Amino acid sequence: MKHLLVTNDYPPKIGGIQSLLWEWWRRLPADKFAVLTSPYEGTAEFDAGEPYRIERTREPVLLPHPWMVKRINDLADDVGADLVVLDPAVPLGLVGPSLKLPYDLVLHGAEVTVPGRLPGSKQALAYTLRRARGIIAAGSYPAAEAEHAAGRELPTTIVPCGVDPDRFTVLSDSQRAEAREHFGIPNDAEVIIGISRLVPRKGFDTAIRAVNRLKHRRPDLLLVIGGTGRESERLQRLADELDAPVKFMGRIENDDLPRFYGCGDLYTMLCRNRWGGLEQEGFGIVFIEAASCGIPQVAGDSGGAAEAVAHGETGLVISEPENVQDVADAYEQLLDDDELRRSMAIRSRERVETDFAYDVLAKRLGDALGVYD
Ligand SMILES: Nc1nc2c(ncn2[C@@H]2O[C@H](COP(=O)(O)OP(=O)(O)O[C@H]3O[C@H](CO)[C@@H](O)[C@H](O)[C@@H]3O)[C@@H](O)[C@H]2O)c(=O)[nH]1
Repeated sequence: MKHLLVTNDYPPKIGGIQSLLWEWWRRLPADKFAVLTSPYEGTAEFDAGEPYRIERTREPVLLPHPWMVKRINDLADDVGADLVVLDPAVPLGLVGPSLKLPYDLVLHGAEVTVPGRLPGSKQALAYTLRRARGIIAAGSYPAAEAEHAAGRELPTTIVPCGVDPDRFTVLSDSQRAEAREHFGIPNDAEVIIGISRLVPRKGFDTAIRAVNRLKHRRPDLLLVIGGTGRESERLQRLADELDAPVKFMGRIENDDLPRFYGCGDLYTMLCRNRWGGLEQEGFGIVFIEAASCGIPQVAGDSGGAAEAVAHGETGLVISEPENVQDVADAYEQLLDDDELRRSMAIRSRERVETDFAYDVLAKRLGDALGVYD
């Protein structure tokens, strides 16, 4: 079977959903699908480097207009597709019931949680979900949210976020020392790495307050935060006001990402629910990237994060992620116990290889979309 993927979120645009879709789709046979997506800076160069067909719309965002239905129908005809795959379910996916071909929906989290809990949009989402041929859910959390919104069971395949274990590898002691030197991190520091888009949900304010609470007892402790976002300035101000042991790195180059994780003794992101649960963490690809590098993770319990981090096995999941003392205790528990960190590092890596390697996940996606039929 051949399909057309229609999405607003595709590289070279940066972000969790963009990189997830690319990591999944680039592993499928190139002659079994085409992509329709929005334009972005640098697309010509990116598209030329991909072995499958990519079409870009002229308008910056794909929305569920009648002419979008026509555009999708025409392109699906042109590529000889049997199926259309829509991402996200709302608003773009609402075109699904009007298409000529059957359609699947890709679900990540927020796009089903929010409309699924608001009257009005809930009905439109439920209708779109019920009419879909299949659902590809990036974790059990969006799968459960979708069934809640649809009011019944759905034909769902769960394909969680993953990682390339050959790219995100465990560093040797000497490689770690080199990496720390490269990023200007003292080699004898106790390092907690945090990297993500810097938005309120990711909870880096709590991480800053927690290391601040520990700084007198642990003079070598350093929280190193990578990434950018609308919280950047507020977080820097908070760290300055507290005089907390925090180093901000800004955006990390893609090629540098694995060795940035590898600088850490721990990885942390204290993701939390906002707006009464309307905003939650979809999954937390960053926890799996850290796990692949053999770095134990300290997460906040929000959305799918407890699926990404196996509590007590690969790290710790904090049930009240805004509780600074709980977070500080978790950091200390792991930093004080070399043996526990070592066993978590080994378990993290094993779990990545069996459950979260993109090659394993792409095969599951391909089976669900019938590309090998
Ligand atoms: N190179 C680079 N990559 C970065 C940087 N900051 C973040 N990233 C990368 O961006 C990706 C996702 O980052 P997050 O900030 O954690 O996630 P998100 O954009 O909110 O993604 C959403 O969708 C994901 C996929 O379904 C979910 O896993 C995630 O929970 C969330 O819902 C990860 O691969 C992370 O390494 C940076 O400075 N540099």
